[in-house]
Amino acid sequence: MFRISSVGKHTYRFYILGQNSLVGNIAKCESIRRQSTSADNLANYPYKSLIVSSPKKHVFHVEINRPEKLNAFNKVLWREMGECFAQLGEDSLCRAVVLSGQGKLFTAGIDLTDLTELGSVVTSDDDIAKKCRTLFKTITHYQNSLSSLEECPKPVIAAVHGACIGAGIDLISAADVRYCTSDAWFQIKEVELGLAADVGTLQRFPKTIGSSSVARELCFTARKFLSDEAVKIGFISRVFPDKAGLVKSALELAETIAKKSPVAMQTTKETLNYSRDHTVEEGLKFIAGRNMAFLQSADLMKAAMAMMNKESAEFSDY
Ligand SMILES: CCC/C=C/C=C/C(=O)SCCNC(=O)CCNC(=O)[C@H](O)C(C)(C)COP(=O)(O)OP(=O)(O)OC[C@H]1O[C@@H](n2cnc3c(N)ncnc32)[C@H](O)[C@@H]1OP(=O)(O)O
Repeated sequence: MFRISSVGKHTYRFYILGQNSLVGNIAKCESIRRQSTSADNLANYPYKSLIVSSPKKHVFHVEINRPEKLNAFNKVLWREMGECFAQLGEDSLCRAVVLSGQGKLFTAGIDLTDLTELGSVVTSDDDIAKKCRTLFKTITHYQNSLSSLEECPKPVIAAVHGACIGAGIDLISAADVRYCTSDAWFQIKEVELGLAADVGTLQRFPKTIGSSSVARELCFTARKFLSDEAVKIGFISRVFPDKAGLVKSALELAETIAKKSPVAMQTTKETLNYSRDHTVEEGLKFIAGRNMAFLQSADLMKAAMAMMNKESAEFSDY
């Protein structure tokens, strides 16, 4: 029998446990040093509405796990989504993330029971100032939850099957790459429920697809659009016949990303995000500031040497 304890980053001690006592008869073995693997720290992701796994080296797979309610966003899921992506952003073992949904479809948007609860704030006897503060806090909390995908420095690939409705569009608009199955359909449904989308779609979706006219038509009408149209307008980059093929290809893309320099990858994502919202001149200044530091990273030399020797480089966790 063994007990393993962590005594520092990447450093573990292995103990042999005695037959009669777990403490007194411990014989200390040599302290060994090894590289942590993604599987080691999955216990750090103990979520109720999300399943987190690491099917490939440095690749994490996050699955929305409320299949009985079609992965609708209830309070727990809003909170856990934000926490999970903040944690993945800090986890040096993670270099790329795939996000998919369990069950029949990707997500049916906000949980309608929770939305009704939010409506009860409006009808309460509280003073209007208090009601406004409560609603502002909730909307901001939901916004932060979905923005965590964009703020996570590791590339996030959304793999959509079945359907992606309302808050689901807000969610995947904050991802870096979107794949779907051929049967997938999409709907910016908020106006149909009497509200303006407020957690990211109106800010990100038009910039993602490039056409203001198409974006406005889809936001104004709440018309469903299918996978072929989603590809045509540039919202989705690849379509797959079924979910198994979709997830497999999304994980392969994540693996390709994870094999490259994490310093280069994270700086690329950060710069693309910054440049989307700034002028070319500001974007150029931004990357000059970043790269005056990061060109000194060991990753650059490792990648150059590996390329010259026609080998693949191994990069340190970052
Ligand atoms: C501050 C707010 C910020 C956020 C705003 C976000 C806004 C939005 O997301 S707007 C979009 C809201 N979503 C919807 O309007 C979709 C509602 N669902 C459906 O239209 C259908 O369920 C759907 C077409 C997706 C699938 O239909 P199907 O016949 O295949 O399944 P159902 O029998 O309807 O559903 C199965 C069980 O799932 C429950 N469910 C489905 N959607 C939701 C939801 N959004 N919230 C809560 N629960 C949902 C449904 O009730 C069934 O449960 P049960 O009766 O217990 O079997």
